[in-house]
Amino acid sequence: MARILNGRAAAAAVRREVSAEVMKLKSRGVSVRLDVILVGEDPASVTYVRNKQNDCAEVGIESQLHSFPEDVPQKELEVLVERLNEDDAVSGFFIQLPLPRGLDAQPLISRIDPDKDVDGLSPLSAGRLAVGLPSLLPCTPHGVIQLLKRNGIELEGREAVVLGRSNLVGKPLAQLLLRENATVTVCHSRTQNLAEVASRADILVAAIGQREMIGGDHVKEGAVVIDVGIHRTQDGITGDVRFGEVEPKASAISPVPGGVGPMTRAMLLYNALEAARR
Ligand SMILES: NC(=O)C1=CN([C@@H]2O[C@H](COP(=O)(O)OP(=O)(O)OC[C@H]3O[C@@H](n4cnc5c(N)ncnc54)[C@H](OP(=O)(O)O)[C@@H]3O)[C@@H](O)[C@H]2O)C=CC1
Ligand SMILES: Nc1nc(=O)c2c([nH]1)NC[C@@H]1CN(c3ccc(C(=O)N[C@@H](CCC(=O)O)C(=O)O)cc3)C=[N+]21
Ligand SMILES: [Mg+2]
Repeated sequence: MARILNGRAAAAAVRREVSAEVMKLKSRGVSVRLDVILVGEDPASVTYVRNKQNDCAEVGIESQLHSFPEDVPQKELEVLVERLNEDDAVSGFFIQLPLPRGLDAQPLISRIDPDKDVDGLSPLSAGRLAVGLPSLLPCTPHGVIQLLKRNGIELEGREAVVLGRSNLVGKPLAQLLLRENATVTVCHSRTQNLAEVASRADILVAAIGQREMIGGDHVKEGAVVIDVGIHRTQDGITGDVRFGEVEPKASAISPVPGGVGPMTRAMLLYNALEAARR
């Protein structure tokens, strides 16, 4: 029987903390504003963006949406990024991903001022993280660390195995776990004997984008299991982990939904606050 790591509760605590700090800034005449760039009408992206804007309103962060048709020229988005970089009223901003086909996210993300990069995805932000300089942290990896810490889970000296090496999740999460003094192994699609490597983990994080691929064979008795995966199915959303099979072996496990997803959203608000302080 595993303890359930409740991301909704931890996210609510983060939002309360952010809200209190936003009020303090406001009383000193500093407002916090998070702008969002949304291109096209992908239903999942539209929903995410609406949720993020509602989150902002709840904690007193202003938010402005910049939305574009899917055939917007790349150049127009480049110009907008430059304008938001320069605009002192904007604390931070992000580009909702993925962008529609024909648009290239990387050159846009690379242009974002690292002090406004609330997604923490620009090469400058990633570089700052890698060398240990202060930076805005990518929301999902930071959310994972906060979910662990707020549940009293010790990281120092423990074996952490990260499944996935994307720039959005796996790679920055490995950096954050290193910073917490965990011993970190990163696996990917070319890893041999995935189940064997994963079974060494005291802390196992699944971020592979493969629906319910991780089962009991991948998990050591007593491990802490974090499921980052999000897969939409006919009966709601599910993760990268076969919850029913893994939960009995784990000492603690994050559910999907209600685990990492709400933490990701909360850490975006935290970053907007951090950006406003910069
Ligand atoms: N809860 C949340 O807030 C968020 C959830 N997500 C979800 O997390 C998951 C991962 O997202 P993201 O990192 O963007 O995904 P990507 O598809 O960008 O990366 C997936 C990673 O997993 C590896 N991988 C894929 N298949 C296997 C396999 N069979 N065995 C081992 N490794 C494998 C890939 O390896 P290789 O590099 O070799 O291709 C890659 O490194 C998705 O389900 C996504 O929806 C994402 C962001 C936020
Ligand atoms: N620039 C950018 N930054 C991102 O951080 C980013 C992005 N683009 N594109 C998409 C992915 C995915 N992502 C999630 C955010 C919240 C939930 C979330 O709130 N999940 C809820 C359920 C939500 C639902 O039911 O749909 C949960 O897991 O409980 C999930 C996934 C952020 N991403
Ligand atoms: Mg994120």
